[in-house]
Amino acid sequence: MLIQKSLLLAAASLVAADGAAVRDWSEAVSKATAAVAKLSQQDKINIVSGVGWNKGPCVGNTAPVSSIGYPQLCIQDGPLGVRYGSSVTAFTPGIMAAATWDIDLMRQRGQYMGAEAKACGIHNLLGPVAGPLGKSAQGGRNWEGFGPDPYLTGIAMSETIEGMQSSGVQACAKHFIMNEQELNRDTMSSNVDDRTMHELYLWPFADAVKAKVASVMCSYNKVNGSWACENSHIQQGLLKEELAFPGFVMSDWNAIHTTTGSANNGMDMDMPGSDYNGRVVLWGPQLNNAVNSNQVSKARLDEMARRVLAAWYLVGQESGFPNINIKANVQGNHKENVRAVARDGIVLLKNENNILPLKKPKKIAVVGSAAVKNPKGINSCTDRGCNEGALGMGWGSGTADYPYFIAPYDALQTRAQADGTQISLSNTDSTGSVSGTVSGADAAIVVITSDSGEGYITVEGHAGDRNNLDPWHNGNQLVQAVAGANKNTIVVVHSVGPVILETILSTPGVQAVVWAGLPSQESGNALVDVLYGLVSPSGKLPYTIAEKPADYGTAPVRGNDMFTEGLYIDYRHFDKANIKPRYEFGFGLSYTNFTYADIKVTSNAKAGPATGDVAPGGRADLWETVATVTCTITNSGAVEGAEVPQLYITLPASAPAAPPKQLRGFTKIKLAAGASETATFNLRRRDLSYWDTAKQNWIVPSGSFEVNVGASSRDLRLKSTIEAA
Ligand SMILES: OC[C@H]1O[C@@H](O[C@H]2[C@H](O)[C@@H](O)[C@H](O[C@H]3[C@H](O)[C@@H](O)[C@H](O)O[C@@H]3CO)O[C@@H]2CO)[C@H](O)[C@@H](O)[C@@H]1O
Repeated sequence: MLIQKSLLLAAASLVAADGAAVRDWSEAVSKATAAVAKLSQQDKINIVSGVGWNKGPCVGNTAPVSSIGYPQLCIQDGPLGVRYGSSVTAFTPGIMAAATWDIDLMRQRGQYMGAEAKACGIHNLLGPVAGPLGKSAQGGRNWEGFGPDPYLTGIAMSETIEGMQSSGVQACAKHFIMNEQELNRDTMSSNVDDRTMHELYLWPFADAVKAKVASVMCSYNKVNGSWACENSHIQQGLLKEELAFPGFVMSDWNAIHTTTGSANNGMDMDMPGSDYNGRVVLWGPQLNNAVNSNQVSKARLDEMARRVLAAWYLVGQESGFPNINIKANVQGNHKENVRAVARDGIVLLKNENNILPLKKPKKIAVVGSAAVKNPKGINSCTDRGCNEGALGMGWGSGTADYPYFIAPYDALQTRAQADGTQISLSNTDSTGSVSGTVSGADAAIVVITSDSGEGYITVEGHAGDRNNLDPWHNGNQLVQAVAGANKNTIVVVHSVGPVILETILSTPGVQAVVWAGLPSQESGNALVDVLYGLVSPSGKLPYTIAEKPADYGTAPVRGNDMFTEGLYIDYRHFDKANIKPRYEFGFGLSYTNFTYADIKVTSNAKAGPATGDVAPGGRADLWETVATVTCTITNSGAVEGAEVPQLYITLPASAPAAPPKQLRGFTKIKLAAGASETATFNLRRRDLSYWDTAKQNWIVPSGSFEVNVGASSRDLRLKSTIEAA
């Protein structure tokens, strides 16, 4: 992709509003090298070892080194804002940002998160997330990241990191790697083949490194039999050599098992560094002993300290950085980004008889426990570890406390009062009494949910991963009861990921299904914006919604995971196995229509291996544009709207077996009724390459690439080819 507009924005936002500049790695590393030369061995040990859980103001803390002005480093969750903050913005989860397919909103979200973290004195904010990627729809932490397509996740990682770091805060790409489920996450091994590793799971981390991410967090699981945080192949080989990552690798919290195994195999910082969860301290004094006994070399210790300091210099934290104050009010106007993402990520799945947008109804009814705020308090469940009231995010360490919460009913009530609409509410999931609430209403809006999170909390029997893909709280029966009494039923789904909708879709009277995802604190406002047509819905699914769970072909496993599905997850699997999805990857309706025309291709793509020098992100030529595809998008309907044309490629026959199509470009175009605009997709060398396991390189295969541009992965409107000789 790399749309021109995004390039301009990227250049502009490398310097944030407060003037913090992201340095070149070369400058940051040379400053770090000079600083390391002044340090004692104990200083270096202090820089790379956590002081312990709850032994400082943040979830991760190291000791200061005053001789070089190095502070007590504050490392804090997480991927949607400042965990444990008192007055911070609870940004939308990653999966909602992905559903917007809007790189400007993604970048702004990152920039605002970074600004809040910096204002709190946080040096390193633990996000964004590309692991889990989301190979299993039930994976508990999928919602923290950007969905199972590596290209979409890669773009989202890049935009988020550049946004965050432009605000002067170190980002941390996590969890590296193959941490695809919560079940037994800290005992299991993810056993994956080399090509799948490169083309799916490593792909978005390459984007992160290319975007100059300061740090990477290694994960709890094993990879091909060796603990991720002690795995030389993935940390030293893939990350530091192949991707030329200059920053530091920190452990997930107590993810290491031995001192020398982690120190000698690529990990650079141990977190949190105490007897957290009953573990023994493995770095700090133990690392010092290991260096003194030559089990870990002095050069390796120097390298660790240099990498940590280089990340600090990279984002200019050595001067003027605020003191730690996680209790500060740092929200500014950032709720505007939350509302925009929550609104523009809403995916309209079904809209019969133009029931939407609502047109000043005389009477509406609202149903469901999820239509109102959690009656026990919006932050009453630690780390959002319950599903009571409206759902705005999943649960676990990747959460933040809400500063306020506008539930669906709150915003609908405000709108109804303004319109003089009568509104009634049934705020339970009980089917018994709903007919009285909804009968006679012009529209009945029923809100249902599905939740998941991190495995240290179990909610309603779900130990992180979801046990199934059904709506919670008898959502199917609730919809049936509502639609049985009102033939103008609108179903709003708040969910961490795909839900099987077959029962709901086959219920007479269900006129519309609005996929409202995970909207965080601006839930109701965003929903009203779409339901009442203040904007046309413009979100597109960042994953496939199947007809039945077995159609995905993947699910969390009890023992080691052999990743036998290889490259074929989500739509890649549905396409290969010729399975009809209920709603395909990339799908989303609008209140207007778009036509596609006039596809043009220019290309200088050459078949063969990547040959460029290795730089952060991999061989430099992988990132060069080798083909450009354009087409004209026209809003042929009656109202303004935004469309997301998507570009998919099919590799030529000379390539080894590959997914039938793969996303390799998208752009979001806002158009007034009747207006047209050119969509431009710049394809980089990597976008046309496969990973050759024998040559250990990316190869552009020779022959004819099929190029399809369309409104979803199954609604392809324009076709062309790119020739590579
Ligand atoms: O927060 C830093 C990284 O931590 C990992 O998750 C940990 C989480 O932050 C922590 O709150 C949780 O603690 C619980 C503990 O595991 C459990 O035994 C105890 O009963 O309750 C504690 C909570 O009160 O542990 C999590 C690890 O197990 C994340 O994986 C990582 O993404 C975070 O950045």
